[in-house]
Amino acid sequence: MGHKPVAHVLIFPFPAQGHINSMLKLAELLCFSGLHVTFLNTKHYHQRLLRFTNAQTRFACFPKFRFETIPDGLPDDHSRSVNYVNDLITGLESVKPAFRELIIFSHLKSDNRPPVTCTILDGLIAFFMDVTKELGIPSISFRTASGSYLWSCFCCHKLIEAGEFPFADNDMDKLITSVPGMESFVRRRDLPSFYRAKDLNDPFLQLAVTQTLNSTNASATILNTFEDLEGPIISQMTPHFPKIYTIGPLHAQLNSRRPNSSQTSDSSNSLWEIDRSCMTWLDSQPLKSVVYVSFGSIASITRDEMLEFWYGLVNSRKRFLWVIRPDSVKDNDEKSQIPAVLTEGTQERGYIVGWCPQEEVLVHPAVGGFVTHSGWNSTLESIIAGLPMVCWPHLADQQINSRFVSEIWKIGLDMKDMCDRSSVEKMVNDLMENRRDELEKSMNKISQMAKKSVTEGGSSWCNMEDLIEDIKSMKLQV
Ligand SMILES: O=c1ccn([C@@H]2O[C@H](COP(=O)(O)OP(=O)(O)O[C@H]3O[C@H](CO)[C@@H](O)[C@H](O)[C@H]3O)[C@@H](O)[C@H]2O)c(=O)[nH]1
Ligand SMILES: C[C@H]1CC[C@@H]2C(C(=O)O)=CO[C@@H](O)[C@@H]21
Repeated sequence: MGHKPVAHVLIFPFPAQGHINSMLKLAELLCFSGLHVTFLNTKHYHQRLLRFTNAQTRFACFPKFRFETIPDGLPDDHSRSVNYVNDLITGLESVKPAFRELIIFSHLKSDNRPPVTCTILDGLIAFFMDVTKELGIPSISFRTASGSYLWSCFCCHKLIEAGEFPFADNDMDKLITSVPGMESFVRRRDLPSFYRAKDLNDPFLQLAVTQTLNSTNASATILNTFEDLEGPIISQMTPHFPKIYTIGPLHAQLNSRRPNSSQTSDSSNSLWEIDRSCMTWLDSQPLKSVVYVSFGSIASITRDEMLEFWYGLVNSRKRFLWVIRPDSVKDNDEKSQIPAVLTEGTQERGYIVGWCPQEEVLVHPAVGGFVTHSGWNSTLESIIAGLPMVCWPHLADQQINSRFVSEIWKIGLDMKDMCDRSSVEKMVNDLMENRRDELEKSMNKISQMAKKSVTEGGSSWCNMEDLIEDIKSMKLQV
């Protein structure tokens, strides 16, 4: 009888905030169970993580944890914006040899780490499985977006066969019938954004669909979701995917398992400098009076869209906290004047920051609603905070997430494909006043289920235990 190898997991996210965030939370959860964990970040994003967070000191208490870095194959002056997704992927593909070396030699470094026995790869870069397969190391795929998104990517060939994609005309309200489980409520406009492409070679479509199919060859799939939320869709996926572990919401599972759960305020994985002054501003606002507005880390808006949102917020006469990332406004000419009515309205009732401690903001008693781009982390954070949403989706999974939020879970309103000041004003007023009670009622139910899933005995809690046991028993396939 041979010795069981000591389990050592290497985790590798796609280099972007929404991905690094949830995968680093998973890393911390695995550290609690005593596994050896290596977290691999691209150099560019690792520098930003170290610059803007306390991640290094936070993980220092886990002697079996290591950060490692790898180049991203891009020149230093590249913007690394996902608008250049082909560059990002070509760059990453070019570092496969470095990835291979890192895995082979990780245990030969001076710190006596055991060899890597399992990798958890972001499902969007499942192509790194060429390397892990060659080395006989089992790979688990972790797609950081919603299950519904993953399923709608998987069904791309069904849509093509049924003649539903590419869209034959401009009727964006036509129902889509070839994604099982979504027949009665998903319209063309609710499919992931790249289904709007006229060309099957669209780079986003190619990447999302190819990597989804590719990731079904992994040993298992991890999803940051929970059974009570996406159970019906996960059941559709089960026959086509390897074992699926639903272990989310990860940020809540982490808080629930942290030995000292009061120390949550210092656990950001932000890649921008956090402006905490907004917390002081929130402290002086009345209960549930503030609408929090943020479009995540990738979305960029035009100056016109920004102005329409701004007018809508000011005209709603609600208080607002708005995150405008420094790099998020396209064609912004600093010299052009902002109308006085907006600056005055903001001075009176609003506060604008470049980046905030979102998890803390969402649970602040002064916050009563969230205007969001429907990124998956934001959606889950809003659910845990029990905050109804207005969804203004931008790209990828956000279009389908917002449909589930509004039509299935009924915890928010969907304003996709609209961006005029009167719609913003109406949506904000519906969120904060007119439809508040009905939205809060369904949100409270889902929020309770989410919290239950990550407490001892809950579905995501138990799936996490399963995942850890399965990782411990994984064998190298050599
Ligand atoms: O001022 C801010 C704004 C955001 N956040 C955090 O940043 C994360 C944002 O993640 P998410 O809501 O998922 O949005 P993106 O950053 O846009 O995430 C990308 O990755 C997600 C996971 O794959 C996808 O669901 C999104 O569509 C995709 O855009 C969240 O944890 C927020 O708490 C902050 O800490 N401060
Ligand atoms: C680069 C963006 C396009 C799709 C990606 C994604 C995915 O998992 O497919 C999720 O959100 C975005 O960060 C990615």
